Amino acid sequence: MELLTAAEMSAAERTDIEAGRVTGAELMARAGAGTVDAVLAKWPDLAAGAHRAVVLCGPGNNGGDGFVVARLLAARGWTIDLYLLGRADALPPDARANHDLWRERGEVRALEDAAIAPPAVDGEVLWIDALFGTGLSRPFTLSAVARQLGAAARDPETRVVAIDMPSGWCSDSGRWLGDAAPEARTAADLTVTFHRRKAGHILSDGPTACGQLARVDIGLEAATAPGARPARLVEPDTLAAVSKRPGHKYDHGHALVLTGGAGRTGAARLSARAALRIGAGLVTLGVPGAAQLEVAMHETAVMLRRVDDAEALDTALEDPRLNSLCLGPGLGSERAHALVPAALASGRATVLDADALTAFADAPDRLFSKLHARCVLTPHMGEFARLFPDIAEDLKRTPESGPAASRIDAARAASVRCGAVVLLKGADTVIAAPDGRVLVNAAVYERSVPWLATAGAGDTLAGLIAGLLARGIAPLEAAGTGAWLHVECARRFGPGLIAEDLCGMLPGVLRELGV
Ligand SMILES: NC(=O)C1=CN([C@@H]2O[C@H](COP(=O)(O)OP(=O)(O)OC[C@H]3O[C@@H](n4cnc5c(N)ncnc54)[C@H](OP(=O)(O)O)[C@@H]3O)[C@@H](O)[C@H]2O)[C@@H](O)CC1
Ligand SMILES: Nc1ncnc2c1ncn2[C@@H]1O[C@H](COP(=O)(O)OP(=O)(O)O)[C@@H](O)[C@H]1O
Ligand SMILES: [K+]
Repeated sequence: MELLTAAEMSAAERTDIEAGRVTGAELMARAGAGTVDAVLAKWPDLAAGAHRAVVLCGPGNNGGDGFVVARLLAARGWTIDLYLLGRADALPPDARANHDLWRERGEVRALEDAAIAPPAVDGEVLWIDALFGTGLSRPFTLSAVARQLGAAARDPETRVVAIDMPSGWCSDSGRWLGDAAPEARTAADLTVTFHRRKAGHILSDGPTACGQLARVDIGLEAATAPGARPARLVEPDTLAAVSKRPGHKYDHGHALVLTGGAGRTGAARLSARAALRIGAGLVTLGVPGAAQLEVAMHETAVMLRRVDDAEALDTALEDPRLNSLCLGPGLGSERAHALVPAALASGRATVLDADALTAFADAPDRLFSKLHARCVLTPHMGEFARLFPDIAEDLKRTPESGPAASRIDAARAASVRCGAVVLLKGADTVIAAPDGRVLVNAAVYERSVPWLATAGAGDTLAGLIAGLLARGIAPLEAAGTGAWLHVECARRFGPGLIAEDLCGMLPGVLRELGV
């Protein structure tokens, strides 16, 4: 499913409204009703009886959704305290209409930047944050209100629902606009969004701010504007086909993983095993002479070949059956300088990770000029910043206006610049191809696996991708599928995971996929 930006979401809305399929008022009514349904689904105890809510409405359509929710909860007998930021006569038309409907039954108080303490707040209260959604254009300045919502969300006794996005968080990037301290930022227990998830629900700090995410269909047909190319989540039904066709081992490709010197071969061995597990027909470790014994003592199914230098690599690559390469894990800077150019000159599908990236930090263009469309770069943020310092800077700088630069923007810009697939690692792994396609592998919410942040996990990922490339899967799909399987392996093992455990989980994950 697509992961939209605010602009892509409003394009989807515009497309359907202009085609006469729906009106803005209908969308707002469905968004409000869907929010109430999601609240009652999460907290069934609120379904019966009369409860209390404080509804904070903003100056745009997010506020309009808030008026709908207030009306529906009041109709269930709830006591509502409703605050509006800004003037009712400045509300956009649909929000204004729902304001007027609300005014037929309830009060509207002016929202100021002071802690909110109306009489209703003495008892248990549901907070509804309908201040800003996709239209956030500048930092949230009501710091007392932000603090109060953040504290309420962190308090296990108090429930906070954000409509579309906790206010102040950028829905394109998952970043807070401005430089408020963490305790002066809003948060929610439940965030209810409409039509499609927004990128900011998945990226960066978005998931922590949102709490839990519910998505409500509001009857929009258009995924986004015709011709647009939004990011897509990697999901089971979009994985590359990993079942093996009947055939010879050479029909499933042969991956060559280059190791570092003696005492530094562990990382590449993790990669090699992952490539073999994901079904490459053969996997060979390319080892310098001094490390041959070490590698031979550890590996059985993975083969070994002496590769001391670029010349030896060229000779190895005379075998056309070697169709995928993996360089970087434990490789060392010297070997990276020698071997990466030779590997790239061969035109083989190639994964570059770790040292194969860092070795070119002084002159990234020297690397970029050699890359081709079958390369996949797998940097973590530190490695990314060494190769693309200006792009990384956009992510580090405090955003003063919305939408803020996102990790999707960063990976996309990097991929276009270097001409290869770029996989930017993290709980929100973003994978971009030079043609603008972007996949996001989300290890957040129910797929959260913090224990995957362990030494060697990245080496295993590089190997999974190299194995999928050996099997003939295209670079973007190989990277997306590898990243998804990697997280599933970690989920299956659970806490206590170390990198060696990942590959052993793969057979079970594949079985569950029906492979
Ligand atoms: N698209 C759809 O299909 C559907 C959308 N729906 C709902 O609409 C929401 C989007 O509505 P929206 O576009 O009106 O934007 P919204 O988030 O209400 O804010 C804009 C207002 O806030 C203002 N403003 C911004 N930042 C500010 C700040 N820091 N401090 C103060 N003011 C600030 C900004 O001012 P301006 O930048 O224009 O000066 C403008 O007045 C979306 O999240 C969803 O809930 C649903 O009904 C279902 C269908
Ligand atoms: N919090 C997290 N949740 C899920 N996955 C994570 C998290 N932190 C890191 N990862 C994943 O773990 C791997 C770490 O890779 P990397 O930083 O290269 O480590 P190493 O070089 O030690 O193998 C990446 O695939 C990354 O996406
Ligand atoms: K909101």
